[in-house]
Amino acid sequence: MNNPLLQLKSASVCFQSRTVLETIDLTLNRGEIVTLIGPNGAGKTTLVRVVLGLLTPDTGQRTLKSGITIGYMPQKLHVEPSMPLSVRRFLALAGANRKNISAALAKTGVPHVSESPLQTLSGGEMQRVLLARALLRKPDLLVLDEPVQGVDVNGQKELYHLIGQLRDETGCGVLMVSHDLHLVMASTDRVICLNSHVCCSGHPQQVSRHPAYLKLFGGESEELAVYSHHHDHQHAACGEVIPESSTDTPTTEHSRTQTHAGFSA
Ligand SMILES: Nc1ncnc2c1ncn2[C@@H]1O[C@H](COP(=O)(O)OP(=O)(O)OP(=O)(O)O)[C@@H](O)[C@H]1O
Repeated sequence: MNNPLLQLKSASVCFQSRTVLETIDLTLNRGEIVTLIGPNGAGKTTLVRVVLGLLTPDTGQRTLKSGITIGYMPQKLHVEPSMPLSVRRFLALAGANRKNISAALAKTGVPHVSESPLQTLSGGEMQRVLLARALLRKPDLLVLDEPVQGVDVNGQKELYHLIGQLRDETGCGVLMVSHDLHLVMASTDRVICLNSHVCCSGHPQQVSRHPAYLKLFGGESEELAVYSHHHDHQHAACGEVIPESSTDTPTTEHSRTQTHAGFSA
């Protein structure tokens, strides 16, 4: 795709002479969901900080398309328990007016929490409020650092679905960090597998079978990310299921020994 929203070229970051990010090339395009996965300490948050412009790489280049806005959803927000702050006031601090705040909360599915104190929100509600805050900037690029942290499995699916919907509606680009391999596989256009350097990247299905990915995530990836099943039947040309024992009826190419690899969601 031409004219990317953001590009990193050969970006490296060292902390106390330890290389945490090594010659990273990254392109983020409008309308595309890119997910960054990698083990603890792989440099995901550091890369997010470089993307956001909060950290300048020691070598390499970051190029941001001119005039674009980035919306950021942090991993989590620490709220001082004694601070009386409603969701609406919290979002107003980002400079939004009442109407836009209500619209953003409706869009992220939590209009009912607008007057609730921040401290009383559930994990899933908090994530949706943080997403609403990121959306209030009307971002061209949405950066989400572990957006489903602390959310139950059904809530995670809903949040990933919502992120996809927002991308569809606004056409923004999305970069997100996730540890949730199985859920992410079904919710992303491109996966980047990071372990200081980019181990592999591409379409989720390609990445899930890449030796570098399998080496990093091993059995977990097989259990969580990929499901495969063997068919115990054939299909007649009309689509009718034919049990394994019947062999005389003409069938489609969909053979009983075919193995399907897919992604559980
Ligand atoms: N400001 C810093 N000074 C020194 N070392 C740092 C700094 N920030 C991060 N690191 C180190 O860089 C490495 C990568 O950290 P980073 O937070 O980017 O990893 P991560 O992939 O996001 O990890 P996790 O999945 O555990 O959140 C870690 O070893 C971390 O200790």
